[in-house]
Amino acid sequence: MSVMSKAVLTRAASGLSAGLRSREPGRREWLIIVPIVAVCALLPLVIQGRYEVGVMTLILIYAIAAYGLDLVLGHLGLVSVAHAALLTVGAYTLVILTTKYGVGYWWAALAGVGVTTLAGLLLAGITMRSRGHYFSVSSLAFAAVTVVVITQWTSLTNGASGIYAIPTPPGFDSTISLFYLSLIVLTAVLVAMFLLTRSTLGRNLRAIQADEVLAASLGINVVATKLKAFTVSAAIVGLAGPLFASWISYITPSSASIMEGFNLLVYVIIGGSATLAGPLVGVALVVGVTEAFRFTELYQTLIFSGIVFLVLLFFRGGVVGSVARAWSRVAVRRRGPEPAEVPEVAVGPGPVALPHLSPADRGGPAEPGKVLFEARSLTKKYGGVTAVSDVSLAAREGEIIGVIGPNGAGKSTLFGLISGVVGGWSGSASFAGRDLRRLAVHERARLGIGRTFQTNRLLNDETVLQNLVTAAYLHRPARGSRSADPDDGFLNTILDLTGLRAKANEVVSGLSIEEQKLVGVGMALAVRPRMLLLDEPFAGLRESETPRLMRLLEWLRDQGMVILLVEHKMRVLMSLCSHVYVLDSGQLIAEGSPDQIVNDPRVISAYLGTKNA
Ligand SMILES: Nc1ncnc2c1ncn2[C@@H]1O[C@H](COP(=O)(O)OP(=O)(O)OP(=O)(O)O)[C@@H](O)[C@H]1O
Repeated sequence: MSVMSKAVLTRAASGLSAGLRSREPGRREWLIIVPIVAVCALLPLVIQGRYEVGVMTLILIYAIAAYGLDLVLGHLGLVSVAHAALLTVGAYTLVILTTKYGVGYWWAALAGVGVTTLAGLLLAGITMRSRGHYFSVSSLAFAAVTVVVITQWTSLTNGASGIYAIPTPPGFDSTISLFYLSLIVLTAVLVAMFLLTRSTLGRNLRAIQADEVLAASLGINVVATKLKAFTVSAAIVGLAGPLFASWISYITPSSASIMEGFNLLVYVIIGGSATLAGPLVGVALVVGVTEAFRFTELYQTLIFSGIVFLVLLFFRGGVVGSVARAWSRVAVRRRGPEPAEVPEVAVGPGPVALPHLSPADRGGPAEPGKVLFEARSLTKKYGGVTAVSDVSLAAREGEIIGVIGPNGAGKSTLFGLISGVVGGWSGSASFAGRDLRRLAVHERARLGIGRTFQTNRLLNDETVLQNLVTAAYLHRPARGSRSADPDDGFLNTILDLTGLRAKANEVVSGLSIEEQKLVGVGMALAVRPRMLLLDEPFAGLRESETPRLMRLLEWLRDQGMVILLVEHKMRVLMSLCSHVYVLDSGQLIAEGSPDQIVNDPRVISAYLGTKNA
């Protein structure tokens, strides 16, 4: 094979593999939509016949709903069986408005989308604070209630008898024209899904799905983002509702059943959730094959179950997800890992290229010596254990402050209280003049409190660069800008500061623990904090990496940043910190300069005596 054809092949392979993924697809990967739509558009020319075109139309309509579902399933990890009920709400709205009130079709369809969106908003409002199976059970209840309401509200819905003679969209009354109308809507949905996965909302959803605590500490409003996603998801399903009503021409409450909701879930999982082609492929596969065996109900059910078992056994990640992974492996083997997308910048030996990180960007210029953070009598109890007991501390701009103590002393809990991750405490705490008690985790991050975690909390399935882009969420360009990305200079600065440039396009889960630590520090910096809480950042770092991080922290301090540092490496901590607090069993047993601390008999007895300081 010639070099040229090899290059073309590998490029095609990588493009296809990436195009099948909707997780942070590349800029040009919308191109995958072209063959999908082209194949769909040509199908009625190959597979003719009213019944067959009807089935293909149903596949397109279900696919629209499946993409709506995938927004919450694939991008938030929420298993909803309420989406068939939402689809039915949209369908009934159209049907009732057109057949009972004589409203024009398009207005009624618009109302169908609106009512479905409102129903989704209602469901989301009730359930968004619940997770995992609690959410699933709530969605189940929503589906059940929808069936009951439609069945019992006979004056409006005709109850269990359903409604006949549903109108078709004006100008689209033939089977084939309804097919192409559905395809137009599906194309719009595909484009919207592509744009969404590349948007700030898409990145935030992935962060929330990976780790809600991490997402909040990056400044992402978790509840509001989920609410937004669920509402968009319902709106997409709402687009399918009126089409479904016109296609079926006779609608009953059973369309909203839990079983129908379960079927939608199956389509997405079989096709491959969180992939651009997955929901359509899933619907086509399951509906297409089961329709082919429509003549016998027994075999139809068996075939449906067979497809589910086969895919779950042999195609983990769904059909499209598995194909994408295989293509990816081929592409990487042929061409090696992708080069970093960010352009190189010249970073000199000093802080010449570093002003992007200056805390002066947050709340005005730093004033060294000014108290930025102050806490009094912080107390946190876990049942009978007092993790933090009556602790008071203050931090001034341009200081690195150490917090030390033996295991279980309460250091991480203290960080949790300050960053907002740990609630239910007493005492007072203020940051930049704001009372922290009233602020949620994401609000504290937005105010300028950044943090790392003792055990790495990262977006493990994403690259270093994608982690940083997500973390820089707060600093995305202003509304109206063409890009959702923070400026390259900012990301470059962080990559260079942390020494991660060469790893920029590597997936985080494949990095060493120390590299992951540095990603954590980079993400905390991407929040552009005025105060940085670092929980054992030097733990696991090689000797050669330690001076780099030390220099970085010193530079940040010189820019006026406050750094609270929990660290067991005493030499590092003592050389960096101007003031040290010592905790033991939740209590503050000493504070002072490093010299005072290393000579304090209480500290030696409680902690340093056991340390090779
Ligand atoms: N979620 C929790 N539920 C119950 N007890 C907890 C919880 N988190 C911490 N604790 C308890 O609070 C005390 C302080 O724990 P914390 O993790 O804050 O200590 P630490 O100083 O950070 O320890 P280490 O250096 O080992 O990380 C310990 O007794 C711990 O068992």
